[in-house]
Amino acid sequence: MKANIAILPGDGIGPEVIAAAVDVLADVARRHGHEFAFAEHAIGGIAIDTHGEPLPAATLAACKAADAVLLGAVGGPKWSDPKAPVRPEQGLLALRAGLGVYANLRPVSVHPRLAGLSPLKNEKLAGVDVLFVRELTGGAYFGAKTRSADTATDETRYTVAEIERVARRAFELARGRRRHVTSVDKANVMETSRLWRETITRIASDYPDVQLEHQLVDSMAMLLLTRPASYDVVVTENLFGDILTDEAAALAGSLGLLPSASLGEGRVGLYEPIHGSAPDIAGQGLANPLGAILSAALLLRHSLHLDAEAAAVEAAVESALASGELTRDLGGKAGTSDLAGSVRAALAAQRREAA
Ligand SMILES: NC(=O)c1ccc[n+]([C@@H]2O[C@H](COP(=O)([O-])OP(=O)(O)OC[C@H]3O[C@@H](n4cnc5c(N)ncnc54)[C@H](O)[C@@H]3O)[C@@H](O)[C@H]2O)c1
Ligand SMILES: CC(C)[C@H](C(=O)O)[C@@H](O)C(=O)O
Ligand SMILES: [Mg+2]
Repeated sequence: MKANIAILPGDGIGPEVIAAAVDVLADVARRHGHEFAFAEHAIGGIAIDTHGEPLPAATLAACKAADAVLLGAVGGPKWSDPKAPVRPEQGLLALRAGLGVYANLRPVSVHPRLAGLSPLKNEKLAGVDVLFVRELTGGAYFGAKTRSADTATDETRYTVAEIERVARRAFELARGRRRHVTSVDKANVMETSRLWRETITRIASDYPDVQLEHQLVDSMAMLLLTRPASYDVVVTENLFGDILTDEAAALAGSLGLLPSASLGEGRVGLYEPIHGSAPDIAGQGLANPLGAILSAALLLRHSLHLDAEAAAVEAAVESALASGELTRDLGGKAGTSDLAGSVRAALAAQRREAA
């Protein structure tokens, strides 16, 4: 098949991990007879420097016209002055809103070789396989903001329609898994959470084959560490989802491992690792590229509907984790290109075995 993939490397380690993921996609295209065209566009801090804004109109237009978007990370100390008139992160939020990708899928599982990296005891990690469905285009991230000399506000706003569509996504996804949804809110305090709970409960009646439970976000933060294996699909609002998924990265062993897919009703999906620009290791070739490579696998599956190719990339990552040299965050000494190289070698070996 032919596909146009918009590539948004962004800042810090973004370009390093995205280069690795593009190499993997190019390998997949070559081996499976596809034509993928990659076109790079500016976003984030680098776009502020070169275009004066974090999401240039040309970048958004190119993303809307593409078949899928692969993004690295945005932000960094250079653009983090609290008084800065414009911030890299605004570019990412505007892209998510502009593409209408309201459902952010963040799968978390634990590779046996990495279980020792987690601060949790090994026995807690057996069978961990959680799919977070984070609402991505509403809530406090997008509500009105005000600021005066001594007061600041961020409005948290949700409509029934916004909650319904992400709830349906979560229930549909649960049908392809263990048919269990945990909805996370703060309904004992927040009005938006009461609307959330009411709406999720109503939508659940259309999915009688899926079991629903509600959990308050504070206790969920604790339960994720005490019984992580008991969760299947976890659906939650934008801000809670941001926080809980970084927490969940500690189960997997490193933030650098986790991918995401952001989907809406529109044609174009956005794929990005959940980690940031990691200024502390940027430019040193030390970043773990697996979150970006696994995001490319999600792109193959959800946007290009190339299930076999997506599974091939995921299997190659498994092999690299099982037997390859690992990056520092995974307890090894390898660099970004060594680990990416092990994934590519494993992909090549699969093809030789199949032949
Ligand atoms: N999607 C995004 O673009 C995104 C996501 C999160 C944070 N950010 C931005 O990134 C900047 C830095 O934020 P932060 O330091 O809080 O979070 P971060 O995710 O960049 O880094 C947190 C820690 O995890 C490590 N880490 C992250 N990714 C890694 C990888 N692939 N390999 C190895 N180690 C990795 C970092 O070295 C750091 O110690 C901020 O400007 C923030 O806004 C962007
Ligand atoms: C950079 C930031 C805006 C972003 C978010 O909070 O959504 C990041 O933390 C993420 O998890 O993708
Ligand atoms: Mg985050």
